Amino acid sequence: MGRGGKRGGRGGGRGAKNGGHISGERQSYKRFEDLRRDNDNFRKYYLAQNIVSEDEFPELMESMRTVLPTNFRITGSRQQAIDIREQIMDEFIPFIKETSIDGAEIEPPHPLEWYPNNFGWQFSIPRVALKKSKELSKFHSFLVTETEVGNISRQEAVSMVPPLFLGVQSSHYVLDMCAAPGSKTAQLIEALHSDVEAGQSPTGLVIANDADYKRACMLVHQMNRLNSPNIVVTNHSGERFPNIYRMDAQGMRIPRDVVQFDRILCDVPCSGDGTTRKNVRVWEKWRADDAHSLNPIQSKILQRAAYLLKTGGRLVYSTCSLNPIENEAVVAHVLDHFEGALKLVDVSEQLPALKRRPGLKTWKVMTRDGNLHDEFESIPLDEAGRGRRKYMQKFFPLDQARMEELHIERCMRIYSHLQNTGGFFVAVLEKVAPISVDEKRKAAAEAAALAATVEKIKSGNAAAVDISCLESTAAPATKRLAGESEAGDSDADSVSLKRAKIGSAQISIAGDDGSGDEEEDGDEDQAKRPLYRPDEPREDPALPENPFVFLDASKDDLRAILEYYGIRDTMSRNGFLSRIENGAFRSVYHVSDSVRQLMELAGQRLRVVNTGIRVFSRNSVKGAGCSFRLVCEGVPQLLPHLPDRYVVEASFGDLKTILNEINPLLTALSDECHERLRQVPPSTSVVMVYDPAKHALDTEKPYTRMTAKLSIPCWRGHASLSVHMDKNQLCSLIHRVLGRTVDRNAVGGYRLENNRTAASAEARAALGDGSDAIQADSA
Ligand SMILES: C[S@@+](CC[C@H](N)C(=O)[O-])C[C@H]1O[C@@H](n2cnc3c(N)ncnc32)[C@H](O)[C@@H]1O
Repeated sequence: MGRGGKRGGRGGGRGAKNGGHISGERQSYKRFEDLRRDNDNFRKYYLAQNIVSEDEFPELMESMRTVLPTNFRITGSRQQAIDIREQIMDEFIPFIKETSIDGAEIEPPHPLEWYPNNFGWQFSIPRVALKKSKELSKFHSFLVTETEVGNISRQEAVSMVPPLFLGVQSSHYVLDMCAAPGSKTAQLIEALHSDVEAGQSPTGLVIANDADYKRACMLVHQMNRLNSPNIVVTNHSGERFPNIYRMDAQGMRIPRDVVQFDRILCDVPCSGDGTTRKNVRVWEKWRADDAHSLNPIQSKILQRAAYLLKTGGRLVYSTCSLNPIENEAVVAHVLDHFEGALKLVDVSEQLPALKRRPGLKTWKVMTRDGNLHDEFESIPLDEAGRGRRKYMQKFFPLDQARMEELHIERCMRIYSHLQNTGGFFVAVLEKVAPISVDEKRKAAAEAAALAATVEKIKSGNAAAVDISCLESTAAPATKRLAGESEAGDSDADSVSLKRAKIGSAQISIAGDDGSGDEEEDGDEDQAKRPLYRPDEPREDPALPENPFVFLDASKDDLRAILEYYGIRDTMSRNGFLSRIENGAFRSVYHVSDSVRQLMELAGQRLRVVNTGIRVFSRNSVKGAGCSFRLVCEGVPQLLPHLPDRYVVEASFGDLKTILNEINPLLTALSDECHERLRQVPPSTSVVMVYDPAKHALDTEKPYTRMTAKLSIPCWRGHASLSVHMDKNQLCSLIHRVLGRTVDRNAVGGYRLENNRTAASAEARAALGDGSDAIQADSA
């Protein structure tokens, strides 16, 4: 299917039905093998566009008919990613080199030469063949398991390109406008975290948005594997992504001061005709009209993004379509519309190994009768004089001088025969001047303040310099959140707190009004809206789950949890939130200060589908010290703030015992480890930590190279310890530490029965040890 997906849900607006295609015609269903991998109109259309020379065209067409190789990307924290890369090099490449299928040797996977750090990979065997191959089942199982746990992302090579050109840094506010299913969002998050110490939060954030609610939920799954407190998943039509206003010192919205983003990705819905190698049905469904239907929404999304981008910020517009009407036409007309405020960036020096062709400056438009036209006026009128109704001037190129001026050649076209990938289009844009009246006004005020400051410094009156004019307009909210009270601020603080509690609570439709126009939306006073009450019926029945509400760390259950586990103050108390159900919560999530601030500013305007990392979950074990336990995905986030009493060091022998037994008796562990665990009260969560650096000289080591610290959340029962991980994580860990491949499907009820010794099971039964009750985390 094309990458448009279905647009629906609230605000989805017009949708690309039938898997991204507009036709709406029912196709008679043909078997995969019977599909014709050609289309006369497609051939005629693209030959006329001169996307490649006439001589090269057959090669392009031929490559578009072949099945794609398998591609994947190594994800996760840097150290972990290096370990996985080395595992592929040390274990799987030698294994595949020695493997043959029907007597034929197999070319082992190789890194994509243009992807940084050898983290992008290609394997000549197509996905389906890999899945079916008995010989390669071990490698397939590795890819599946590591994908599930989030160490690997199975992603088409060209789809990895757009985020690389955004240059995301840890302080950036990033908006991914059409994000589902989220493979590029994952890259954006990784980039955000890449230059930050483990356990620290970047100061920036990523909003992953999609117009289709169900698809936005796919982002949640992706998010759970990414373990980032800096991500918010939202559900808006990109072209109407709401304005989020800054607040003044009194906690009131500043009507014309909108939060803008440093980086925006517009990976827009498209006809997807660059994906024929993956989606064979594109051949038979292809119609020139699809691009005509998509161009308007693509242009609107890009225009809205331009408003939301900071001056000096960078934006990437991308599609997996080869069609100039979805690509160069959109970029050229939007650039033209903004009269020089947006510019195409020359990225020819970046990723030099990536083979690409320049953007087109001329193209033709195909009408329904199959004729091609160079200009709008050449399309004949029908009898009713309305023949051009379905076509628009903006489907055509601008005049050539203007196209030259805009440097349309700086757009990148990637074709399948260039480096054995799918087809893709990428344009990198920079905002060099403000666009809206408000932005211009604000920029002028800032420039005037700066000039005044410089003047004061020059005149030697430095003491009178007010540096506040140099700070961002977010300063009041930021200061408040940082606890810096301003004179007479107590009321403001209480307003602010109320707003914070509203969080994303009331996600009313009225907030979804970011029209992309310079017009104000008339929603001047957000504070006049009723406050959210958890026990009141929800206002937005389209969202099936209760909204998130920020929790007060000094109250009730949350205070008890933080006290019980002794969570240090280094973990921000502002970031805890939950969904309230019948006045209580089951799980506690944690978000970064940047997300908290954004949600505070956004109030009801943002339809938040999900955010944060789950850190605590309600626990049903009787007699437990705390009614909440630690959650596996939250452990990396909590660990730096957890006191030593809940963190127990494991030797390699202990690690083996834990992974072999899953639920070992405490007596089966080393004396040292046993003694440490005896100091922890029974019926509580603990984290077992194995630090490879401390055991570098040990003779026994993990099966694969391991340099990143392992932290394994466990439940300390009366007599035994049980691992709290989902089965994919467990399988991944067992393979990496013990070298054993465990069939995920055989891991019934997350118990790994085969690994447990009968003796320890009997002993547990005799002791009535409660640890069995909650053996592993559900994913
Ligand atoms: C090409 S896909 C995005 C792929 C995604 N960036 C990735 O790398 O996984 C386009 C997405 O746009 C969404 N979409 C369609 N219309 C939209 C709109 N008006 N605003 C925002 N998203 C939209 C679709 O639901 C679909 O998930």
